[in-house]
Amino acid sequence: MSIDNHEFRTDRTSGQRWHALRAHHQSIDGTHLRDLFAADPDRGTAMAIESDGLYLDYSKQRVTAETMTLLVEFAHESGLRDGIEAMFGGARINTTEDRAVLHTALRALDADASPTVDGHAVGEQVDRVLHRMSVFAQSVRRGRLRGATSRRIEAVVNIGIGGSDLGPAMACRALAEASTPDIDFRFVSNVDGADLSAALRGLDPETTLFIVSSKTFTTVETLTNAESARQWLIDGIGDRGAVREHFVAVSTNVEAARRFGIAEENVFEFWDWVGGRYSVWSAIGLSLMIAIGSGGFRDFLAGARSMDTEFRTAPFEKNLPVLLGLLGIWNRNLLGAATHAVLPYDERLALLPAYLQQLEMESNGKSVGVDGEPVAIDTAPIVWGAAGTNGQHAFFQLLHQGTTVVPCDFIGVLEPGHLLAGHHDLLIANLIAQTQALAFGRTADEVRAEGVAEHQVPHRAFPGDRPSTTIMMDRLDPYSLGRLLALYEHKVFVQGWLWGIDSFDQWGVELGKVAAGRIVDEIRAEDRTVLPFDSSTAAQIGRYRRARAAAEHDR
Ligand SMILES: O=P(O)(O)OC[C@H]1O[C@](O)(CO)[C@@H](O)[C@@H]1O
Repeated sequence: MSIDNHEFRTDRTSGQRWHALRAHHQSIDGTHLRDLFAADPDRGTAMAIESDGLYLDYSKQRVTAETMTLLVEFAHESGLRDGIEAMFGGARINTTEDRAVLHTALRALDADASPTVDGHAVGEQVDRVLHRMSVFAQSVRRGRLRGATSRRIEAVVNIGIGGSDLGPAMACRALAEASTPDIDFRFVSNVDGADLSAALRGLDPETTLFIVSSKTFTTVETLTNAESARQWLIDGIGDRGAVREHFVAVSTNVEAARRFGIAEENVFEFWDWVGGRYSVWSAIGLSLMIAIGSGGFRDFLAGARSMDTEFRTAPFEKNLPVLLGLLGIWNRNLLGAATHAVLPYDERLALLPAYLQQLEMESNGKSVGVDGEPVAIDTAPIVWGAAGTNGQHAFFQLLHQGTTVVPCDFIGVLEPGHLLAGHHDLLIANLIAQTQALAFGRTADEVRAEGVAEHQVPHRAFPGDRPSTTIMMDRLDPYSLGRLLALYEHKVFVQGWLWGIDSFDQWGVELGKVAAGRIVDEIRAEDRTVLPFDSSTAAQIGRYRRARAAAEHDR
């Protein structure tokens, strides 16, 4: 599918709608959320949308009905509808890598209707791998897959980093209740040996299965951890057959996995039209499938698929991902918010902020548009966050009274994931209370009326007018998690499209990788004395080398 080049132009801010939005912003600037709620008693329900188990309340954003109309018109003017169709249709919208972007095909149902890439029907490839994954996951769950000493698998260790770790790690934690209790799931990502050591602690090599997950199979952290895991296995049960029986790989680079020693029939494939941070739906989700079963995994895909359909078909004013994306644009580009907090009020979603950090910042942390020109307006904010209520006792002080306004997404789940009485009422009450306190604050007069000493009044007043969106899920199960993640994926798409950037490359990670390769060579080249680096880098390398030599000498 080809797409009109003008859709790819960087600067979407030269159009009429952008000018209208700016003028509108000036006209409502200074209108406090208190005033907006006072002006419309129904605002709390009028600016909320419910769809298939997800409730999105954006009434505590600093927007009016007119703001939303203008934002939607801006999206139309910018060709967002065509952009969405281009992605689903398999156009090579990842222009800097000349790739299609088809993570949505990983969860599509009708293989016959799926796009083709380079002459291959995407749906057929997806179905084939899904089937292989299901058979494998089943054999691990049922105890049919045996290790080299014929014992059943009791622990699965996923070795991967970035998108090859964050998705399955986050989802396995979120869905732990629905997971098989017979298998211990662990995730290793950091090249710091402490990570692998901790993950292996207490495990028995005879009953451990490693999944080496790497799209490229060249990522140094993953390969280093995989080599050390292999050594641990061989030290534990000897060489014969160990790697073959205890290692599988997930990769687009089958040949490299084979060179590592993983049998070709133990390599689960995916494709370069799946971005790393969009890959949890692919074989990268193998650990998740083993945890929740192939039925659970298919529910997870079905949840994402339902969000895909909504994204593609719902009018923009009622379209959850479009609304979330547009609110982000409003906060970032009109209100000037440089950061965005994600605050899941559910321990099961504790890893969601880290997952979304990669999704949003690696996708949209760009300053050059698809046309190669510098972008005209700011792109992705810094995304950060932590599970509530812990954050309330750490960084919420700044959210309420700091000089920086931080728009927040509060995410809650109506149904608790445990049976302990009383906790959930408190948790949800805290979530709602925080959104209320951020929006409305407390005026100096209100503080005074409570008899607070005058010198404390300015310290105990809260400005309010701090925007937040609340996303309330009916429950947290594979289907609803799929919906939630796809919601954020498409939000990122909306924003990337409107900013005119390529959301699907990540060139910004390359320079540091190359530099690390040179520095590690230098650190290990003991005989070389002239370091070809700047004085700071050279001094640090020298210092580390001396410490390393001293430690070796002491041993
Ligand atoms: O799956 P791979 O190829 O090992 O890459 C891991 C991660 O590294 C990156 O390429 C860059 O950090 C991510 O986009 C990716 O998810």
